[in-house]
Amino acid sequence: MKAVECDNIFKQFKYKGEKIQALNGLDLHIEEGEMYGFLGPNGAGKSTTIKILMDFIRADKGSTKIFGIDSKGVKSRAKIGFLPENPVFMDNLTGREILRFAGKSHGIDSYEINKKSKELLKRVELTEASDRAVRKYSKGMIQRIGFAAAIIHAPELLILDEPMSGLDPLGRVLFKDMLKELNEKGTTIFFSSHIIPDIEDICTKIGIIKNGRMYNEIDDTELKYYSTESFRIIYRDEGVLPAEFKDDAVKVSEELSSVNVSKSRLDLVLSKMKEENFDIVDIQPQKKDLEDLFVEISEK
Ligand SMILES: Nc1ncnc2c1ncn2[C@@H]1O[C@H](COP(=O)(O)OP(=O)(O)OP(=O)(O)O)[C@@H](O)[C@H]1O
Repeated sequence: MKAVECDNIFKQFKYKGEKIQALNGLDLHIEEGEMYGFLGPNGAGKSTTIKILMDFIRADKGSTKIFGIDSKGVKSRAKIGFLPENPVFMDNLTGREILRFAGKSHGIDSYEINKKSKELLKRVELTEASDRAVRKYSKGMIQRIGFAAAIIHAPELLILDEPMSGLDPLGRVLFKDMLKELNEKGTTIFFSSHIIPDIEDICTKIGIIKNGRMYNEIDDTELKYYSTESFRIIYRDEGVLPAEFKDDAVKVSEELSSVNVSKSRLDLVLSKMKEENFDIVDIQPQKKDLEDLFVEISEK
């Protein structure tokens, strides 16, 4: 089943008499169990898409479904956990009270809330600050308590808008680990981010949005290939390489050597090496940074 389906979404805003086409026929499909990263330049339409899925705003045209249910209906949100880009809480509440409130609003009983809160506060490293009013929390601490509140009811789909933007490097590692754990237990995760290494590290699929349309979708195997400029062929060094690439060979160990070849020459080089009975030990993609790919896409 699809966890998220957006078909041909259009959304226009009007601002000071000007029309802004935020979404322009967006299609987005996320399979159950996926960890989907939503990547796009500033103003591409990521937050608008998320707001439509959460029914904070309505699309002008198109259909949006969550687990097959129209996202305009309240029922569609029963299985969702949501963390907005800038979570806002009543600032006199403590971290623990925020979790209690979130748990109650999902119909969890007090015993379970207490148990879950204790676990989550520990996990997001807020145990010591749990009885402090959140107005005294830093941006990263707000993000952490917001994250805990978003998952207290064990949602089947977790939607996060720029979840790691206010976090320090250790906080990002913690979030990524928690996202991975949740995903391994079956939670579908959909998050937007600007931080490319974070997306690259953990996502099973990446959707790149530009000018309100899906520009490209890359799954993890494609991602490897798509961003690969060259390959490193490692072979047992027993013969003499064909003349055209023998100068590029580098000794790796006593027995092994390697040669780097561009993507376009890979097939040719491999067939020549096979012809000459080379023992090929490994072929490693030499990845081009996703950052470069993103810049390339943004500039097109
Ligand atoms: N309430 C609004 N009124 C007017 N224009 C808006 C409104 N919300 C969004 N927009 C415009 O719609 C476009 C898409 O905005 P959106 O916030 O969805 O982009 P984004 O991809 O989330 O960007 P960022 O990465 O910078 O957060 C932008 O041009 C933005 O200025």
